[in-house]
Amino acid sequence: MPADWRDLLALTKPNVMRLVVFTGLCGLLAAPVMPPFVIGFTAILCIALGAGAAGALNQWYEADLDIHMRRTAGRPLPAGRMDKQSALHFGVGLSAFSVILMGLAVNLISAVLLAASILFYVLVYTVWLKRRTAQNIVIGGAAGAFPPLIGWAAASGEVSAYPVLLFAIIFLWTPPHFWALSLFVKSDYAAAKVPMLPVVAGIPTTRRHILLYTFPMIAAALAPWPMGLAGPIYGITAVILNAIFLSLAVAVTLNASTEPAGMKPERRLFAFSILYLFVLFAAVVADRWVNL
Ligand code: HEM
Ligand SMILES: CC(C)=CCC/C(C)=C/CC/C(C)=C/COP(=O)(O)OP(=O)(O)O
Repeated sequence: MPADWRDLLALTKPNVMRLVVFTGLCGLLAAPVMPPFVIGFTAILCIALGAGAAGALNQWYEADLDIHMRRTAGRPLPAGRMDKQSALHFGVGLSAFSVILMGLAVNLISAVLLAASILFYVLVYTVWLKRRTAQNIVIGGAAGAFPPLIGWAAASGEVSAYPVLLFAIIFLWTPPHFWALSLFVKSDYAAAKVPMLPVVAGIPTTRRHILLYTFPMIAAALAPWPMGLAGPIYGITAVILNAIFLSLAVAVTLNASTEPAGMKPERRLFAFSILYLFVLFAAVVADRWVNL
C-alpha cells in the first residue's frame, strides 16, 4: 500500500520533535565556534531527520499499544493507513541517512551522538524499558536530552561542561514534563497496560514525584550562571522560569482531585513545561550572542 506523505510526516512525531530540533539548534548556536552556514544547516537537518526516524521506529514497535489509547489510535499504523513494513523501512532508512550525512558533511562526533540518541530512544526506551518499569521515562528520557550536545559537537567538534549541563537540564526536565501529562491521560496508559507511574504507584505518589524531580531540574537550570558558563540574560530568565515551574509543581502536589476534569494544575504544568524549555534554550543563545 503506497504511503501518503501526511502519514509519513505523522510517523516522525513532528509536534514533539520541533522542540527537540530547537534545543539542537540552540546547542549549535551556543557553541564557541560557528561552522559555515551550510554545515550548521546540514547538522540541524540531520538532527530533525534522525529524531523523526526515531519517532517512526517507536511507532513501528508500538502499533499494538497505540491502538488501545485514544491519544494515539489515529496514528497511521494503528488506524491501518500504513503497513508496519513500510514504517520500518522508512525509520531504518532515514536513521541511516541522517547519521551517514552527519558523519560525512559535519563531523564524526556529532554523527556518533546522533546514532546514540536514536538507538537510546528506540532500543533502551521503546523496546527495553517502556513496557517493563515505571522508571522508563527517567532513564529513557536521556534520548531526548542529546540534541544540544549534538548541536554543540556539530559546531565545535567537541563536548565540554556547558553542553553536558544542557543535556542534564532536559534529562531532569523530562520526568515532570511527562508525569504531569500522564496524570490526565492515565486511563489511556492503563488501557494499554503500560506501567507508567500513575498506573503503577497511584496519583498522589506521581504528584509527589513531580515535585521531587523538579528540584534537581531547577538546580541544573540555575547552575550555568553561578558557574560562569552563562551571564545575566540567561541567569535572570532561568530564575523567572524556574520560579513559575516550581509554583506550578507545588500546585500539582497540593491538588486533591483524581478526576481528569479536576486536573487543571497538571494541564497547566504540562503546557508550561514546553514553554519553559523553549524560552530557557532561547535564553542560552541570547546570552551567548548579546553582550551585556
Ligand atoms: C521519554 C521522554 C518523554 C516522554 C515519554 C514524552 C511524552 C510526551 C507525550 C506522550 C506527549 C503528548 C503529545 C503527543 O504525543 O504529541 C508529549 C508532548 C510533547 N513533548 Fe514530550 N515526552 C518526552 C520527552 C520530551 C522531550 C525530550 C521533548 C523536547 C525536548 C519533548 C517535547 C514535547 C512537546 C513539544 C510536546 C507537545 C506536542 C504538541 O504540541 O502536541 N518531550 N510528550
Ligand atoms: C535526536 C534524537 C534521535 C532524538 C530523539 C527524540 C526523543 C527521544 C524524544 C523523546 C520524546 C518523545 C517522542 C517521547 C514520546 O514518548 P512515547 O514514545 O512513550 O510517546 P507516545 O506514547 O506518544 O508514543
